[in-house]
Amino acid sequence: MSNKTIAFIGTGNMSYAIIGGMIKSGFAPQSIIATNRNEEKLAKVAADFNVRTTTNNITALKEADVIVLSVKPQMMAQLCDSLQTANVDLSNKLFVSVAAGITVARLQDMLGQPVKMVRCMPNTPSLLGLGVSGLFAQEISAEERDFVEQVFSSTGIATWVETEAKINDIIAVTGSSPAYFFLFMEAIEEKARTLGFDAEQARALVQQTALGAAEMAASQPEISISQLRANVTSKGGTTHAAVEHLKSHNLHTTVADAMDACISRAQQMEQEL
Ligand SMILES: NC(=O)C1=CN([C@@H]2O[C@H](COP(=O)(O)OP(=O)(O)OC[C@H]3O[C@@H](n4cnc5c(N)ncnc54)[C@H](OP(=O)(O)O)[C@@H]3O)[C@@H](O)[C@H]2O)C=CC1
Ligand SMILES: O=C(O)[C@@H]1CCC=N1
Repeated sequence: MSNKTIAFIGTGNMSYAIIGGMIKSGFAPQSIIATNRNEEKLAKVAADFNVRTTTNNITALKEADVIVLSVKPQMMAQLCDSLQTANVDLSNKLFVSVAAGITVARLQDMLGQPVKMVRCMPNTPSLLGLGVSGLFAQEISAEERDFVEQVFSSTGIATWVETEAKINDIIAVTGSSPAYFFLFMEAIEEKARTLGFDAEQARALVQQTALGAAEMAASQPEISISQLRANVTSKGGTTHAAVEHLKSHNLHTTVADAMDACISRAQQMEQEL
């Protein structure tokens, strides 16, 4: 494991998940600094993962070799401004931004100098070591690339993309998509409730089925996902009735359109922020 120190500036949902995945896979807690403006959020991160915490972003900035910018996109300019005015030499630091919709050029503009920058698009299952992270960088050393890859592959799968524009595609495919699956689970859970299952039963039934379906796919990569679906679908049977209903309501097109909406929003944010 590298002896670099990594700081997460703005440790909310996403950075909490990344730190959790890192700790689970064996990163030393003392090599990780988490910041937040909210003491209570930091107390939870410290209690859960035993990492170092501070409400002072500049202390973390000074100490860390790698700085993960993890505030909401709309708060990034204000954060970068405060880092820039701290008068710390940023030239030897490696920055990683997990924010959607802010380009490397814009981040450098916000920081007021051409720092070394990696764009990363992770997702929240990183907490369990089941995350996916898309990575993009230019002009960083092989050692820096290796370190970033080590961090994000410790939380699941990490994959480099060739162009920065591909990060927006990664948002649609993996960054935002846990929410699509949760939405589908919510819909099944809600219907189970209307069928008379109590809240606990409805939750248990839907989550076990989702877990089982994902595990079926993961444990049998030689079987296509559509074949796994076909294996549940008896000709003229119950599943067929349900699946045909979903297809006749354009499920595939709806999902594809939703993913396009996700990409368009990222592109729009690049113009706005
Ligand atoms: N959530 C997700 O699934 C994913 C998120 N991302 C990206 O990750 C980033 C963070 O998202 P998420 O974790 O969901 O957001 P959160 O709001 O949960 O986390 C950001 C945290 O940073 C705190 N904060 C804001 N400004 C500062 C500051 N100047 N100094 C210290 N702390 C600060 C916020 O405080 P407060 O609570 O007071 O606002 C908040 O607790 C976003 O840019 C998003 O695009 C990327 C992939 C997936
Ligand atoms: O919704 C968002 O904008 C962030 C980026 C990907 C997941 N959450």
